[in-house]
Amino acid sequence: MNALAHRRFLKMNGLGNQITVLDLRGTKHLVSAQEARAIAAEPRARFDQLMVLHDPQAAGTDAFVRIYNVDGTEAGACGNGTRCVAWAMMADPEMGDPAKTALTLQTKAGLLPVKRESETVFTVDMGAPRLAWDEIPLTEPFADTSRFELQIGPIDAPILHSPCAVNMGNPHAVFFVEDPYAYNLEQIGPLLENHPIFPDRANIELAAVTAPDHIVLRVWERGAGITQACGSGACAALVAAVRRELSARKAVVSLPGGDLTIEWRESDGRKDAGHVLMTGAAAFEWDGRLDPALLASAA
Ligand SMILES: N[C@H](CCC[C@H](N)C(=O)O)C(=O)O
Repeated sequence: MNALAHRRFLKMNGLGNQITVLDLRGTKHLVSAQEARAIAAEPRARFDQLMVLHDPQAAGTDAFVRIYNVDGTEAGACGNGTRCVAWAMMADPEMGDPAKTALTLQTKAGLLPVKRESETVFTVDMGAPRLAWDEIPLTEPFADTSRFELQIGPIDAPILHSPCAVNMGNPHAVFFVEDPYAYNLEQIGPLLENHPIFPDRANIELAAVTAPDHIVLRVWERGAGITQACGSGACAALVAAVRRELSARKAVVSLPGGDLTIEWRESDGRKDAGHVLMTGAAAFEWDGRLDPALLASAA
């Protein structure tokens, strides 16, 4: 019997970004890509991202979290999923500790301090963005990743070009456009996600800065496709807009599923070194237990 059989899962969302939370603390089980895809095959457990809790590794942290996209690939960051995990660890009747109003999670990309703002709203310190070409990563040593050579479409009339690259624990390419909804993202998203310039593939953002404190955003997510919201993508878009001097350091980012407030703090006067704070909601939908029959198909 698969170790995950009959385990309880929480189905949640972060602004419509479909999140499933699985608590494997106290076990040594590591979810495989096949198991992640099998869990996504359960209609009630279907997710854009699966957030799996493991026992804490670093001192002072509350849990280590592994993040899986619906295609089974792992990611180092998921902003919306992090807020959902924080809700679960504070408010879920079976796994929550209502006395907690703050906690620190860890992913393979680093530490994520989370503060509870209200019953359903959380602020995550997503850490400092990584901006060097080999931190994104890119396969070419661009000195300035705020605008690098990448275009799609006819050479003399590209559909999109000159994005800004940002790593928020995961790779992002942000294209600034007039209207993010004027593009066939289903068609161009996968071409850009899998472009050879991105050795680890990339999340693709279409961003319009409509005011110094307002960005409209659509995202094609690496390993998940178009989602209703992308927290790390919203952080990447704000960082990119500041680097391009298009926005203030704090703005509302409006995604199809709702708004996030993103702030890129300065640090000791060094503009690029500060952490990025993301504030937004997390919503519980239902819980369930994993079906052994579906898991039996996974390795
Ligand atoms: N697809 C992303 C992970 C999830 C990001 C997004 N759902 C978020 O809220 O940050 C990646 O492979 O890097």
